[in-house]
Amino acid sequence: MEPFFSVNHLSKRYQSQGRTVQALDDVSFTLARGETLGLAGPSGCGKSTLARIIMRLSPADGGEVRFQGRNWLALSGQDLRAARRHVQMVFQDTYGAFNPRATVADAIGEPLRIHRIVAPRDRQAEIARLLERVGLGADYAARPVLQLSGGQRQRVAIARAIACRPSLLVMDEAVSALDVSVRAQILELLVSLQSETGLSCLFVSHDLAVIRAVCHRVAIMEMGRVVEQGETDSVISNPQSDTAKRLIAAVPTLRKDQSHA
Ligand SMILES: Nc1ncnc2c1ncn2[C@@H]1O[C@H](COP(=O)(O)OP(=O)(O)OP(=O)(O)O)[C@@H](O)[C@H]1O
Repeated sequence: MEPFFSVNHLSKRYQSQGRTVQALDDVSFTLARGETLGLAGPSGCGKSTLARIIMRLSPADGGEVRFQGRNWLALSGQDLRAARRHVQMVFQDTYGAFNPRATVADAIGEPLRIHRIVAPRDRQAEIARLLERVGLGADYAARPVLQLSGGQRQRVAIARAIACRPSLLVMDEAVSALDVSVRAQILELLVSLQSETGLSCLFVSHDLAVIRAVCHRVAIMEMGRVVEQGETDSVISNPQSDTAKRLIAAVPTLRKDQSHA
């Protein structure tokens, strides 16, 4: 059976100042329904390029992305508009992701309106339900988004993403800017949302400790290529590539775990 989501032989080059950068080079992986796949690698390995192509924010040069049996990169017009709500993204920089004047209700209400998720008369109740679900409470609805803390804003970004009832969520360094305890709460929220809704998640991070907390499998990238992929625990306890070894060495808690393995 065809996987729920697959990236097949994806490539992308950038031309900049007379130089060619191969940002993605024959990248392939699959994602099952309800699964979380981590994409880990050092800065510049192509993680954000991959996330942007999947979100249809920039085109690929070659290869294919298949989503629920369809050629995702070939969708256009009305088909793309209708399908977009099924793939949502949460970015690292949620400060820039919101309209500066938006209240929390505006931010979460917008996708509900655009994609007609609920009838207009039910919108406020749905916003309240989503705010409760991400642990903020309905009284946050009237607050300006930009007056919230980083962790609260990231919860609003998640509420806005799940408002569309997506089947795939792309998180691009979405907890990297948060301090450790807030980060742990957001990761917990993600795991519980997944067990409730069967959401699949592509979780981009340079931090293998974060990846280990939420990802069933991990693909390790270096210079535009996937150099290793497998179950997260087995990659961390028995890394094969130099890139994976370096990423583990960068996280003290993982180094400690390894010496006990
Ligand atoms: N618009 C662009 N024009 C030229 N080169 C680019 C462009 N965007 C990215 N690149 C280059 O492509 C490569 C991959 O970049 P990308 O941002 O995808 O990596 P990344 O793994 O997300 O890095 P980081 O973790 O630092 O965000 C890098 O060498 C980068 O310099």
